Amino acid sequence: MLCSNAVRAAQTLHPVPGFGSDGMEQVAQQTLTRYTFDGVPQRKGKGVAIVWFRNDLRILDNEVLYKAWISSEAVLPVYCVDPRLFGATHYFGFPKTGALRAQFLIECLADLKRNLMKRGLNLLIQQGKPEQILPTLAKAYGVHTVYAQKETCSEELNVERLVSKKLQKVVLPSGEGVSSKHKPTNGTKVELIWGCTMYHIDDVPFSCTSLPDVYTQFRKSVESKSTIRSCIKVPASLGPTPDVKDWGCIPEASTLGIQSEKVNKGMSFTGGESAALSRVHEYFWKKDLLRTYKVTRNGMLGPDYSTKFSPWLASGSLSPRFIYEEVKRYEKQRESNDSTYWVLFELIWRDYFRFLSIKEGNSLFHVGGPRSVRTNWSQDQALFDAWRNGQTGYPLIDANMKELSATGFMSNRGRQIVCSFLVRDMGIDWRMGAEWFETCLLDYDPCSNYGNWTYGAGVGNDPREDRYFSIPKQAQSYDPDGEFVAYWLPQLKPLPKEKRHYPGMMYIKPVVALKFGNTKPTNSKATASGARRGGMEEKKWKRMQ
Ligand SMILES: Cc1cc2nc3c(=O)[nH]c(=O)nc-3n(C[C@H](O)[C@H](O)[C@H](O)COP(=O)(O)OP(=O)(O)OC[C@H]3O[C@@H](n4cnc5c(N)ncnc54)[C@H](O)[C@@H]3O)c2cc1C
Repeated sequence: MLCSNAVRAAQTLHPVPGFGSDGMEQVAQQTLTRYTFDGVPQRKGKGVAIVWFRNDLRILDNEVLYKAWISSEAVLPVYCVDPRLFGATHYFGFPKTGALRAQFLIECLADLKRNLMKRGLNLLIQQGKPEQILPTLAKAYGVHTVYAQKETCSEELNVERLVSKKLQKVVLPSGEGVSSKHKPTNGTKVELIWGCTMYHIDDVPFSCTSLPDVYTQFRKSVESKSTIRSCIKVPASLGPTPDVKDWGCIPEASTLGIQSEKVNKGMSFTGGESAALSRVHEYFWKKDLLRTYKVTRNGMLGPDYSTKFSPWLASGSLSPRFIYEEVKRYEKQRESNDSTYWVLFELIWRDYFRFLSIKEGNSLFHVGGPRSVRTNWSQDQALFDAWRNGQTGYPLIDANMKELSATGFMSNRGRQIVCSFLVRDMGIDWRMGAEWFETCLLDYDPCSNYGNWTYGAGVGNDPREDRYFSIPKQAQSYDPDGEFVAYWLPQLKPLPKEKRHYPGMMYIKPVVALKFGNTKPTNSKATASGARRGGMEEKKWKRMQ
């Protein structure tokens, strides 16, 4: 275990190439200061409140933290290292959290602890199930309410239910922690607060059960009828905190049953709010990349073609409303264009999948998806292993899968391509791919992951069932010089650029033949010419085989 000294723990974080780790701390503190109350708001509450941190590992725009603070005399921040997060995935038994995401989480906790300490609090870290830890703490510290962020998927909802049930039974010894006037009569309450989306659930113009099946309809409605709430500011000092003897330790990968891994190629992310705020500053202000996001966002190589905010959004180290406010500040101070808007457009996708998870419930995880589609999927282990290990014989697939294993990240373009290849060219059960992503992705989020996979597999509530991504066409459009594949498959580097996607005998023999169907142009001219170009590439590919 690492010593609970958060400062020392934070120093063990590895640097983040391309993410401007120089001055990261300074940028983060300046931003947090901007989002601090000018005066000191009046606290209205009594007694002790627990902040149960889940996927909201931040201070800026954390309504859970604010509500707990304002409605108590003392706040006890708690994180439970739940062993279920380090178990196995539901159907196929892969590790539920891979080594790189575990490391990212450890860094998030170290950073959160340090930032809380700067505001007069600390973070109590215990290993175990929240439904066991929280009632014990509630009893020991006379806690009247546990505040936490509301989740939407079944595993998380189940934990919420268990916690609520156990907390109801907490009997506080009289005189402990809370004055008798405020002593709860029916155990400790749980207050669950919405906090993960850009549009607040109470502000969207539908109930989640009547959410439109089509994204565009959802987007147009929220854009015209809803507004985005301002970020919640927090006071400079959040203390006091109860007198805790043992604040616990930041876990090490080995104590989570995970073999620690280091990223030594490609992008390396640092977990935590400080790194997140630093990345926003770098992407928007320092490198001025927001100006061109829409043009670059389909890239695959390097840190700057897209924002790379997703790992921090998924862990809750970054608030989508903060990104919104930064986009608006940028538009006011520098430029407003298609690119500045497009970041928000993508964040609305993220919101959509979150709301969809409420509407669709567990069908999102079932083989037939929300539309209950019957398909004869294969679960051929050898083919699946070739896919996940990056040994399919198709450089574009293999390079993307190697990037995923080595870094915990893959571009959006790459994700769509490997998803299409697995389900449409290999015919493999999409849930195997989704669960492998669940293991590996730093930004794993059940709603976005299973939402996108059900779309890709044609079992989501998507009007376009035919999402086939032709590899030759994708290679030509998004990696025309083969730089991405040569980066991840260095044996292809000596080849002339035009041969890197068609290496023939010098590379692995393809494990399956590509299905070139379904690439017919639809109605637009652009798509038609793209498909023709793709068709030519496909012929070239066949000749070279
Ligand atoms: C098969 C598949 C699985 C995916 N699994 C996940 C996942 O587990 N977690 C996750 O956050 N994203 C997932 N995505 C969506 C998307 O690929 C990533 O959000 C994006 O690549 C992250 O990189 P970025 O932050 O640079 O994105 P940017 O292009 O910079 O976009 C900005 C933000 O918008 C949001 N966003 C963009 N595209 C999507 C999308 N299609 N769906 C939902 N949100 C989006 C993300 O929060 C992202 O950080 C998946 C996509 C596919 C095709």
